[in-house]
Amino acid sequence: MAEAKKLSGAGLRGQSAGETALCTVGQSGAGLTYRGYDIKELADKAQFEEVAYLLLYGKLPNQGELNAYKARLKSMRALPEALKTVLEQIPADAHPMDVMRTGCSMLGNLETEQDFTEQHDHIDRMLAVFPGMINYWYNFSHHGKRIDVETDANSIGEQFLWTLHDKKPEPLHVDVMHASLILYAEHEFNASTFTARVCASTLSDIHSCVTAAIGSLRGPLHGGANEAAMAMIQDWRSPEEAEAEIMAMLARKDKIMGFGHAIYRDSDPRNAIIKEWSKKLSEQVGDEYLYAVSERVEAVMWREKKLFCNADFFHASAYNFMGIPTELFTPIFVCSRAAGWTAHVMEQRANNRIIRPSADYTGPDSAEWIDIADRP
Ligand SMILES: CCC(=O)SCCNC(=O)CCNC(=O)[C@H](O)C(C)(C)COP(=O)(O)OP(=O)(O)OC[C@H]1O[C@@H](n2cnc3c(N)ncnc32)[C@H](O)[C@@H]1OP(=O)(O)O
Ligand SMILES: O=C([O-])CC(=O)C(=O)O
Repeated sequence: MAEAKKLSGAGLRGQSAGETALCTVGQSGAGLTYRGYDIKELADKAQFEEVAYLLLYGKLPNQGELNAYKARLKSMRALPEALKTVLEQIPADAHPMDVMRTGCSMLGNLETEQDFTEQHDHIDRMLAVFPGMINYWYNFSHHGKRIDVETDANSIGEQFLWTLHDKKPEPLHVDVMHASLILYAEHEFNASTFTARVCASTLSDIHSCVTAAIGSLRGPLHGGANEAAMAMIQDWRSPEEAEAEIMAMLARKDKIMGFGHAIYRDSDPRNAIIKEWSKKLSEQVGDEYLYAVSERVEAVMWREKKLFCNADFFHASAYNFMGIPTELFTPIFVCSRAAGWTAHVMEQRANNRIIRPSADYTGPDSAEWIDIADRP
């Protein structure tokens, strides 16, 4: 029989690995704050660009600063020709997160950060470019179409939908994107952010930090869970079918994607917000089962396991209702979390010591050398 998995202390759980002024997770019960502002208020009242500015520049912008910031981001959307050439080489069956990783890395080859004084310019450029970059590849590889990424979209959320569908999106969908991008923007020392900080701590460049973070976010235990949740629920046509399937998965001890959290114990404060948007979209599209299926999965998981939906679960149905292909869900997370990652990189750089923990050695005490000819 396999040895029981050692959980205590594993995964650095519960250990502080540094300081941050950017975010608190689960500190006041189930709460989440960005620089002291409650996530509920931010998701209700802010635009994503206001939140990005808050994270990256340290304060909420006034109207003039927000207008200028949005105009600056809008002016930075063009894709370099060499980046388009690379994107056009990537096959249609590539995973879009791999495209994000390659695209970010290629941008770093073309527009290399020479000095940390340039960090804000490179960060703004990545935020401006990422939505058009992934959708340029998607439209080229799937529809043979070279889209114009320099759209009239007034925000990063609108730019994502506009470049995906190659047309101006409807206002409700833009509102959902604002809320979604705000919910995903920052989350303290999660795996991908910690990856970015480890990379930054070696004094590496900003594109390397973000490329590394994209690789870390891709996994289904982290950002990839929104796609995995959609893949799980997409074929279930009624709450009853969903309940039977989930019960069978639990009996097999399968992991249920979009549930549980490393820090929150009873709920993820982002869930109620995206769930509300998912409900609105469900009504708008006349959905007959996906929202009901999602709600039943939520109820069964709580009843059976006291496991709650994390931010990813209702993102699956919300994005689906907006006609976003499942494999593009996690790249949207990148378009948002790039703000949090890079704010952490700047914070790390401002007070840096190389991150290098120790390990508890579990190997043999000493091993005797055997010449290669004598080895069994
Ligand atoms: C929004 C962005 C995010 O990254 S949120 C996380 C997205 N990931 C997922 O939704 C993947 C599914 N969830 C999980 O794998 C875990 O809950 C994650 C999020 C990785 C947290 O892991 P960890 O800190 O080890 O969880 P834990 O100590 O609370 O749980 C330990 C044991 O509880 C159970 N458990 C937990 N989650 C689930 C689940 N979703 N489905 C089924 N069982 C679950 C497991 O028994 C787990 O033990 P083990 O993982 O089998 O060793
Ligand atoms: O904090 C975590 O471990 C994962 C998470 O919810 C996030 O990165 O948004």
